[in-house]
Amino acid sequence: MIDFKQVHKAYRVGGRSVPALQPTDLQIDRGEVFGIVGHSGAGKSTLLRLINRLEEPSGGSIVIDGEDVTQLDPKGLRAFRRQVGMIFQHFNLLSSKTVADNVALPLKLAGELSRAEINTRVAELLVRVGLTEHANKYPAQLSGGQKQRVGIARALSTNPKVLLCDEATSALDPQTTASVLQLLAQINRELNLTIVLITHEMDVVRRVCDRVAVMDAGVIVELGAVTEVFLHPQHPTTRRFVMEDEQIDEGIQRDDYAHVEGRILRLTFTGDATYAPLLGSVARETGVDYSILAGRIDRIKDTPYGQLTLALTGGDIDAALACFTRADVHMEVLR
Ligand SMILES: Nc1ncnc2c1ncn2[C@@H]1O[C@H](COP(=O)(O)OP(=O)(O)OP(=O)(O)O)[C@@H](O)[C@H]1O
Repeated sequence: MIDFKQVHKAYRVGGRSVPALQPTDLQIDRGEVFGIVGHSGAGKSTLLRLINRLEEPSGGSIVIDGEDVTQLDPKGLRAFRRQVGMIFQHFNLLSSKTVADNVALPLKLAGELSRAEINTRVAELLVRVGLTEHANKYPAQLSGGQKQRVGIARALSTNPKVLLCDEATSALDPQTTASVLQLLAQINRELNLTIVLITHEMDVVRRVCDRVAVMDAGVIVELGAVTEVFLHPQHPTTRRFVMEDEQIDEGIQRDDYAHVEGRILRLTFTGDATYAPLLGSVARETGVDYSILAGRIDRIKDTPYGQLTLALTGGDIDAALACFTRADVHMEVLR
């Protein structure tokens, strides 16, 4: 669907070249929700804006649905941009236009539908985002979440194949964030729309994304299914993101570990294994005692998972480790 081949980008600043994206290969599949996470300056916006050519690449090719979009002339580019909707952190609505007129704007600019057809389409879109009653209000009369819903309806108006989300929930409170992410997930399911979102919050990735790329200094340092990347992060940048998300303080963690004896391990349960009463049976079978140093039960998109950090003492620890290895659980020995 979206295919980056050796795409790179450097900005020119005062005669100097500032690299923002190192040569990158990336494939995003049709119908997936693809997250790009990274700290400020990592190159997320640059990568996202290359997809609809709001930024011009310094080199490489970007093929979308079989078409090399780096080769488009201005007319081709205008037509292509109608197939790629975009929503923004600060919504970018026109304050002098009503909700309905904001949503209608791209359709009016495209000039392909009659006024009656545009009205019908706008009404459908407002139902989809739950804003029918607010059609005649102005943006200033709406909450942040409602403004973003207008942004989403506007982005969907031209029936795009791809929706780009630029920190779309960063200006919203946690509850509103959850409802906007739910709406994006529903749109993805119902329209099979490919969604690419950038964020600096792992929690956003956890809630809606299928796959995620982690960026650091213009490079994708880790890429994979969200469950894999979350539960078994490999790169130090990814590990830091996951620890931040789980609100783990490395110093406190070290202190906790120093206070306990024996082996320390982390068990990760996914799917149905999350609910299995494994610990008690292993303790009974092998005579080990365990203390729980940290624990969490949560969901990654629709997959439940549990993660426990344990200290094992007494009994037959090797036999306990063997039991965990045989069980439907991922085990990491931390000490
Ligand atoms: N228009 C520009 N001109 C010059 N340098 C730029 C421009 N846009 C971005 N950069 C630089 O490119 C690098 C990547 O920036 P980018 O905005 O893509 O990162 P980001 O991960 O999206 O960060 P943020 O979350 O802060 O938006 C940074 O060093 C930034 O300063």
